[in-house]
Amino acid sequence: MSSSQPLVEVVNPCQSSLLLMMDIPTTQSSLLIRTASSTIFTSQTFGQSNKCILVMAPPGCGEEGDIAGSVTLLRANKRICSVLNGPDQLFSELCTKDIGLRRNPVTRQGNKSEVWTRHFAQNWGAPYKFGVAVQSKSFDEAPPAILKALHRMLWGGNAAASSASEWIKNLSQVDPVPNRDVVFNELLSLGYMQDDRISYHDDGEKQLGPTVATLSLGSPAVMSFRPKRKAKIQTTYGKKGPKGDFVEVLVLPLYHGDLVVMHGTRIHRLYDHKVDPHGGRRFALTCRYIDPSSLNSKEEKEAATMNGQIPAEAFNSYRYLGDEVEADEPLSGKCQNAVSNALTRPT
Ligand SMILES: O=C(O)CCC(=O)C(=O)O
Ligand SMILES: [Fe+2]
Repeated sequence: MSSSQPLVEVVNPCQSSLLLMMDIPTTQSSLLIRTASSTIFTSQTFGQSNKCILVMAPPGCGEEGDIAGSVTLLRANKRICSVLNGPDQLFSELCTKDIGLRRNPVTRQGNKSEVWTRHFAQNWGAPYKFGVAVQSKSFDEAPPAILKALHRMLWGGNAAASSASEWIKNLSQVDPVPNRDVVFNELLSLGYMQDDRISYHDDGEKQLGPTVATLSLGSPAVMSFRPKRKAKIQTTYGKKGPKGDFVEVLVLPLYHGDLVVMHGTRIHRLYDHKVDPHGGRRFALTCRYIDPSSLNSKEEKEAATMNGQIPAEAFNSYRYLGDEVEADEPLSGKCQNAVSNALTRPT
């Protein structure tokens, strides 16, 4: 494991009211991340992936070092994408298999004309019934692509949570999310067609664990975070947009194979996020932990426990040890071509 010097160690949260443009070089291409001056970050290289840890520290929410949580971007490169069971293969599998993705009625309307979700969904593992009700199947019934992605996110969730905790220790006396093993029992698969998106929302239901990991597959996208109105964040940058909402404080480009890990429930109490894909097809696979004991009925508790169990054979076949490990056999030419045709990725 190697790590480079952080490009920026700490940016004083109250220093400036402007959004800063930070250019973080990666192995693949330059990654432009826009952050408010209240977001502090470090960038490291771990094995084959470039890891960038962004820590949300809302100014005015307490003492210096008052930290909402972290957002870690594990940036993939072509080598990571092309290995056996890697993002190229997962994308190809999801494009060619019917995994039951469909649009669902919107229950919490951000926009009155939005009656059906602007993305297709299918849930796996513990049923996910928050925000939009999504049809769900157990992990036992999940196709290999879903189980492979789940194992990739188990690795990513643990790698991100432990390195974020390590880094936060240097910044603050109080770690908002003490480090412990990250486990997931739910995976939401979303499919986006051209012009689809997911509007501002949080993943902060009280039944959820503190770590949420998303694997991006396919077209590039932009993920944005903005403070919630009700969070009453005293911001020096707290400009309101035309509709009276706060403007974004963190804007991340996401590419095929990237993993984003949000760590800390306070992130969701203080900020909303949205994702706007750019281009053709995209899948986002998001893992969470739903605490069965926090659910209301006996049936719900049982369903979460039973359906959320990861099949033992999947551990043997698909366990992912991370990008530190030398890349496995690359994909066959045919599979590789199908993926390249569908993707727009930086060179
Ligand atoms: O599309 C994405 O990358 C994120 C999806 C998301 O925010 C969610 O499923 O809650
Ligand atoms: Fe989300």
